[in-house]
Amino acid sequence: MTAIDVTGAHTPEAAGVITGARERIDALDDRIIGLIQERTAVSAVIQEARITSGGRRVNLSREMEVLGHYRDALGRPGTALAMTLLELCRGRI
Ligand SMILES: O=C(O)C(=O)C[C@]1(C(=O)O)C=C[C@@H](O)C=C1
Repeated sequence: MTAIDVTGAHTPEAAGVITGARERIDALDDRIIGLIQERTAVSAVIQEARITSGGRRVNLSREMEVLGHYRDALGRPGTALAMTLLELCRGRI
């Protein structure tokens, strides 16, 4: 397959732009995944501390704050993203 086929572009110039931008996206996605893994580890510390102290894993009022933070920054899809992040960090409830 040529670069044009792979990118869906119709000119070599556009294929070059797309290929370069896709490399940047792949690098950004690697960083995002790393940040999510870091967030999961920090969240686990909080949950452990709360459970060890006799509390519950989940704290719904804090989750509302997290959801609001993402919604304010990213709009409605931000809420869905935050819900997915919370599920990654504390499992399904
Ligand atoms: O902030 C907390 O109290 C957490 O436990 C962290 C966290 C989160 O990952 O943001 C995870 C579970 C709770 O239900 C609320 C928030």
